[in-house]
Amino acid sequence: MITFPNAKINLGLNITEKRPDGYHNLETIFYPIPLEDALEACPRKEGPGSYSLSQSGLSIEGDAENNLVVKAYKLLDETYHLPPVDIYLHKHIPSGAGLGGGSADAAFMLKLLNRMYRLNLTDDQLEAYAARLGADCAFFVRNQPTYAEGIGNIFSPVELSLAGWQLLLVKPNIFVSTRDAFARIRPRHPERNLRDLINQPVESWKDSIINDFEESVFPQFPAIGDIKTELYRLGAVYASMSGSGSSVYGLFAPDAVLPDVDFGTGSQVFKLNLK
Ligand SMILES: C[C@](O)(CO)[C@H](O)COP(=O)(O)OP(=O)(O)OC[C@H]1O[C@@H](n2ccc(N)nc2=O)[C@H](O)[C@@H]1O
Ligand SMILES: Nc1ncnc2c1ncn2[C@@H]1O[C@H](COP(=O)(O)OP(=O)(O)OP(=O)(O)O)[C@@H](O)[C@H]1O
Repeated sequence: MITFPNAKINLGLNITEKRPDGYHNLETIFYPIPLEDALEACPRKEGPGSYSLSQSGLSIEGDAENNLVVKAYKLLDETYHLPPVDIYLHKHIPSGAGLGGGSADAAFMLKLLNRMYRLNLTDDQLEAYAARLGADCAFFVRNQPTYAEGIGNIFSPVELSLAGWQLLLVKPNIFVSTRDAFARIRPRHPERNLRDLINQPVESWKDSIINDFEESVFPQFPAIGDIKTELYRLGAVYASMSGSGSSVYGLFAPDAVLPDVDFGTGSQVFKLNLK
């Protein structure tokens, strides 16, 4: 069985407080984007162990047992004693980009195993499993535009469609550690709620919706801030870093002609049509 885990962007991100457990409460809107990995699981034919993982495409740091798709398999295997599987992961979503690629793989693996072995888990149950694998994994279970609070795991749906809008997404050759990015933030509550701001026209977002990580990440990596400036110069209606970086996106109007751009060696540029 094959599935195509997609990335997300954050539309606005307010880090509101540090919690006693070291994590941070935040407010953000997750929006799914059509940038995808490919993930396949097949009944295991031969060989030792209960799983194998074959990877292609972009390389991922760490051993197979630390891959989130394997962690997802092991998590369900604890309760459901699943048959052995061969897993194939083709990585296309850049890591360390704030695009949630690892989280998407984890959630899609749970959904795939649920279908493949007819576990009959509900979306609520899948979300509870996903939340154990990473702060924003659970979003990818329903994979709909979502307002998230808590550590990024308490959800309410938002009435928001960017269908037809175009996304120019840039991943510079810079790795931002999510943990370090959080450690550099001074949390604060925003004056206006993101849920209200997002209902205003996209044209107003430039002056009202911010990603708090930009304040700490741009001074550390000025090249990331320069990309945002350039996207506005090229005509983006709204531009922002996604998550804790390092990717930056520009939203362009449906009728805009996206320019061909190059942000230097090792950087990647994606042109996507939002749904
Ligand atoms: C910044 C976002 O991309 C926004 O969408 C996400 O909140 C990050 O989620 P994620 O990559 O799934 O994060 P995790 O892998 O669970 O956590 C990485 C590290 O970030 C810090 N962390 C993460 C989420 C959170 N709400 N508060 C935190 O302080 C913790 O130090 C944690 O050890
Ligand atoms: N299947 C996977 N795909 C990508 N990374 C994985 C995977 N499994 C484990 N990881 C580990 O997770 C780390 C973060 O990967 P991810 O793709 O979620 O990036 P991110 O940009 O930090 O996303 P986020 O928006 O959640 O901050 C990687 O550096 C890698 O070591």
